[in-house]
Parts: sequence; C-alpha cells; structure tokens
Amino acid sequence: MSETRRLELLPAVDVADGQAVRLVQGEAGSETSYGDPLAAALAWQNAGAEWIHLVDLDAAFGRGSNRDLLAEVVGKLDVKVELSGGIRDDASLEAALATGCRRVNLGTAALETPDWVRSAIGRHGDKIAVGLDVRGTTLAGRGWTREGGELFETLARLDADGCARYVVTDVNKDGTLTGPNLQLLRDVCAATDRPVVASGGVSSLDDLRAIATLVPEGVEGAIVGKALYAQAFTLEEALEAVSR
Ligand SMILES: O=C(O)c1ccccc1NCC(=O)[C@H](O)[C@H](O)COP(=O)(O)O
Repeated sequence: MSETRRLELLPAVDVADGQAVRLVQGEAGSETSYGDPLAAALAWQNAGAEWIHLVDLDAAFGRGSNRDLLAEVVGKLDVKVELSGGIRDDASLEAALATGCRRVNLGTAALETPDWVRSAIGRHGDKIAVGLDVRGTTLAGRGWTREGGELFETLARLDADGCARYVVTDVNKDGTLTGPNLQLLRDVCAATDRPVVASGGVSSLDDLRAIATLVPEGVEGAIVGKALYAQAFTLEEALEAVSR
C-alpha cells in the first residue's frame, strides 16, 4: 500500500532593500518590514522548516538586487532553499544555483524567453521550477506588473519542455490573508502531472489543511508568508496540522 505524502511547507522570506518584507498582492510600495532576512530564515529553520522560499523582490521588480545577501543566507542555512526573483538569464541563473539552493523558481523568463527556459530545464532538470503567477487565468510577469499570456497554454508548453514543477500563485490572494485559491490549484493539477507548490493567501491552519487535501491531486507543498509573520499560527502548529 502506498503511503500518503505529507504537504511540504515553505515559509517565505521575501527580501527588499536588504530587509525581510511582506507585500500585499505583490505591489511595490505595500511593504511591511520584518527585519533581518537571515534571522527570519534561521527562525523558520529552528522551528522545523525543511524548506525556505527565498525571494529577491528588488530583482523581481527590476529595481536592484539582493544577490550577495541571499547567497549569504543560503550559505548559512542547513535546509533546502527555493530561490526566486529576477532569474532571467544565464548569469542570474548560474549565480542563483551557485548559492547551493536546492532549486530556483523562474517567472518572467518563462513568459518572455521560452527558448532560454527550455534550455535551462534541459541543463538543470528539477533544479528548475516555474512560477505561474496569475490573475484569473492571465499570467503576470516582471514582479507581477505585466501580463504575460494564458495559464493553460503556457502550462502545456512548459510540460512539453520538461518542466519538473510549478509554483502557482493567485496574485490577488498574495499577502492578503484571504485564503488560498483552491479551485485554481485543482484546475492546474488537473491540467498537468507535475507537482504543484501552492502560494498566496494562506491565513489559517484550516487553509493549510484544505491545501493538504489536494496532495492526492498533485499539490506537493505550500508557501506561507504573511500568516507566519502576522503570527496567525506558529510554524510548529502548521507542521503539526499537515502531519496527519
Ligand atoms: O516569488 C516571486 O518571484 C515574487 C515576485 C514578485 C512579487 C512577489 C513574489 N513572491 C511572493 C511570494 O512568494 C510570497 O511570499 C508567497 O506567495 C506567500 O504569500 P502569502 O502567504 O500570501 O504572504
């Protein structure tokens, strides 16, 4: 009998101007600061996290970079890191992978330079995930400021290119504590056989339990940001909630 897999949790550390911050719906200027990114990441690691979702928001918005700081954070962690934000060419990809992160998350590049993404997937396999950031079924790129195509057409193309995994975010939910878009997750899982990491909107332990019911459909993990920083629950409670 096959064992039911447990939902993986990925606490988010989003970095802008050297600080851990939370945004509302990914909008620049909506930041609330939560201090030192390394301290935040170490706190999640000490609380039992197996993964950290680490985002360079300045690189995502094309207004700067926290590359050295993020490399330092990855180097000081023992847990797996998913690195995201502004990875769009060979230089940024090689720099991201050189940090020792477990995988990178490509967003804008998957919409704007599909040939390069196909080549990156061919070279790096499951070290590449693609972020599908949507409003409705319209994809968003460039720090979620530009529209970039239709979700299911892009998903079919990326599946054909061998993409190993998708990080699916409902931009309108992100940072709002209004609950995940479960129907979006179901629809994406129905359209691909690749694992899906859910992102955006988690507000409660019940939200995590609801996402966990989708593990048999293909949801592998959930990124949790604002709810942890707002102390809606602790990471220990979250890990316990998805352990059964
Ligand atoms: O991940 C990115 O590359 C990114 C780019 C531009 C704006 C935001 C981006 N990521 C944000 C996140 O990954 C959030 O931390 C995550 O969705 C958690 O959301 P929430 O639990 O609603 O705070």
